[in-house]
Amino acid sequence: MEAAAASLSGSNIFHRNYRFSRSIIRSRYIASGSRYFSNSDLNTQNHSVFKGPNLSNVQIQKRNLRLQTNCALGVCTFPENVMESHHSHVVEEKLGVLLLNLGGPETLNDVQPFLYNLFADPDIIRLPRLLRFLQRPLAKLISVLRAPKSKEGYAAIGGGSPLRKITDEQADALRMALEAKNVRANVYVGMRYWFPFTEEAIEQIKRDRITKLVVLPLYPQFSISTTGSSIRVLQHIFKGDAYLSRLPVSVILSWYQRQGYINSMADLIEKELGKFAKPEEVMIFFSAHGVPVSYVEEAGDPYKDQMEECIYLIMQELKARGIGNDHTLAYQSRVGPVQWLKPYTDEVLVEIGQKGVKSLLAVPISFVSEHIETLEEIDMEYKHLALESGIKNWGRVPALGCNSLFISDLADAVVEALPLAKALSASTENDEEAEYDPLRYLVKMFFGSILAFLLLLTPRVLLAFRNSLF
Ligand SMILES: C=CC1=C(C)c2cc3[nH]c(cc4nc(cc5[nH]c(cc1n2)c(C)c5CCC(=O)O)C(CCC(=O)O)=C4C)c(C)c3C=C
Ligand SMILES: [Fe+2]
Repeated sequence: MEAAAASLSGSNIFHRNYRFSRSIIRSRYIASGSRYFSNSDLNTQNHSVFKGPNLSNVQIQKRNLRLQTNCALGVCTFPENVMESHHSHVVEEKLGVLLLNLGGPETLNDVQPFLYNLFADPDIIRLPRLLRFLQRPLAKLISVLRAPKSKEGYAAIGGGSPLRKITDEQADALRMALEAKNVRANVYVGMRYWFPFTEEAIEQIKRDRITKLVVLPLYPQFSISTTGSSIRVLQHIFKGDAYLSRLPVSVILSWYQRQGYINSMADLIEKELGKFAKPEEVMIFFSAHGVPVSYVEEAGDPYKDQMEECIYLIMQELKARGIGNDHTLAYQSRVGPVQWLKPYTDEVLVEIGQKGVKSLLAVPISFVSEHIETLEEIDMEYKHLALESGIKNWGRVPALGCNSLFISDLADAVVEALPLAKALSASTENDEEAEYDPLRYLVKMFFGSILAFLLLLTPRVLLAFRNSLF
């Protein structure tokens, strides 16, 4: 199955071929306390997702000039397909907007099953094809091993993730912002790893008989591990469903370059800088969520390019306001024994502290809600580390949340995406889709668990995991 991603700007700045490999989807049931829930698992092959451009600074600057005039929006519409009309009467249009997000555990008991869902995602732990059968046993093992550390983090921020509440508030604010622009829409929230799951949101969309859908992931920059993973789930839900495959859909792949978003980030930074005694001496420290290097270098994840471009645009906006502070970008939240994008936030904080930087403003940049990585990792761990390393004045820019300029810009993005909505191919071919076979599943789980344990007991893996997981 293939979907094309093209810009809305009229020029083809972001035209890319976005190929999702054929995947297998199976329903599974996982115990969560006394409750059982179903979730989708994707077994993907050939991650040839998004060949991201490798841009030099000059190229980025040239592209930015075009972006500023075009205000481009990366939009993916499902492949060209004329929606068949079986009725001669005109159907009243009912617009839906689906906000995609990661989801987070609401209680400490949710932490381990939430982590299981996350690590069972082949877009998060990307195993070679031959080792795919280890995905779930490994997910089980890693989630059990990591849960105590994660629980500590969630306990420190009040016993659970605020993500669901904030995303619901953003959905409400977006509905109202659309209404203010004379666009009536139902806004749904679909989470990738916790409630309300994307599957539940889609069920509601079907019940509401939505006739046009805009999909808006709440990640400004595209990554295989975030937007890519959520869209893959959507594609599987849509495939084989008669109603959904005829529903005109437009997917906004990334929106970090939108002027409204850039301006609202610049507003927040300017406001926080104003709280320092000597604002011009403050280093602006962008801390982005990391991804493993292999995502970018092997799978073509455009995340790093988009992140650099995003920061360039914010700094340009600040410069235009007469703010010329030093700035830097580092990557946080690495997990596991592989190489992640560098430089690492914790290392850079120590370095710049030792070099004599005295005032620092941390700017979380990958995400638009407060969550564990802002409230615990940045506000507690990194702040502590920075102060220990010689930084005297610490500040942190809040996440955008329901900032009205930001939400209004998202509403504009939705309006701009509407005319591009197209239906998914009605194809329901299942050639590579395996039927769910409980016996096969149990056998795989059994042997996979044994192999996963053996692998984990090798000294190299043990050492790497001890250092990075717990
Ligand atoms: C193991 C690989 C991970 C990748 C790759 C990854 C990418 C990635 N994640 C976010 C945003 C969020 N991550 C959150 C939680 C979270 N993420 C990972 C791992 C990877 N993330 C773990 C293990 C966890 C659980 C928390 C923990 O144990 O540290 C969350 C939810 C936070 C909450 O409040 O619940 C968000 C949001 C981005 C943007 C990203 C790639 C660009
Ligand atoms: Fe994450």
